[in-house]
Amino acid sequence: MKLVELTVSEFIETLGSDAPAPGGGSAAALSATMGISLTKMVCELTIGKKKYAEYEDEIKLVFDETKQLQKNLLEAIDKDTEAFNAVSAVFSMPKDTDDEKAARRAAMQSALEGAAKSPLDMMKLMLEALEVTKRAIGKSNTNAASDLGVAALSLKAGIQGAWLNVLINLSGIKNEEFVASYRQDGEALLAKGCLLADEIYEETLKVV
Ligand SMILES: Nc1nc(=O)c2c([nH]1)NC[C@@H]1CN(c3ccc(C(=O)N[C@@H](CCC(=O)O)C(=O)O)cc3)C=[N+]21
Repeated sequence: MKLVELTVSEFIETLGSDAPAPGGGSAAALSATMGISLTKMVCELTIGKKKYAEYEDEIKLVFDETKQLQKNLLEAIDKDTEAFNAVSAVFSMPKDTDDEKAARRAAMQSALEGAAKSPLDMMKLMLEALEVTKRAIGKSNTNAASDLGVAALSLKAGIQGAWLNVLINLSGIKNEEFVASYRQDGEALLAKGCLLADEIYEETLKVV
């Protein structure tokens, strides 16, 4: 059963249980999915309204992007649990002989790389989602201005949370080039994302 098919109560129950997954990576993706959904909602509440006719074209473009990002971020919830499950699975591999130890080490490196890729991929989507959310500011239904602020905060929690998951996996990866490249990409995504989220939050405070 996919995580995204659970009811909210069931998901929360599983998340809070001692089951190894879902973990923080899936929770970060869920937070971001809520964020982009709020941006999409604000677009829905704007399109077709006379008061915002001058922004209609731009908000329709933003709306189309929120639809795709919502889909991709929703998928990231299950993808991350699959990526982390692959790491957990390596723990049960045998380690009695030298061959077994070598196979286990190689499998662990490959699983950790997958578990680092999942949250880095999410961060790219989260930054796009923040960029898209920013475009809706000042051009969308003012009754829902606070929702764009909540969108930014949920996306910020997502991008910061995803980064922590990249980092914890990088700490076990021996391929130095892989680690350096992920660190560089992740730090850039994080810096841009946090700046945008803070700007959106500050803009929101001025209009609520
Ligand atoms: N892409 C990604 N997504 C994550 O969600 C993610 C991640 N990477 N990297 C690491 C962190 C940490 N995290 C844990 C979840 C459960 C246990 C857990 O249940 N541990 C049990 C034993 C688990 C076992 O033996 O299989 C224990 O410590 O007793 C541990 C760690 C998820 N994370």
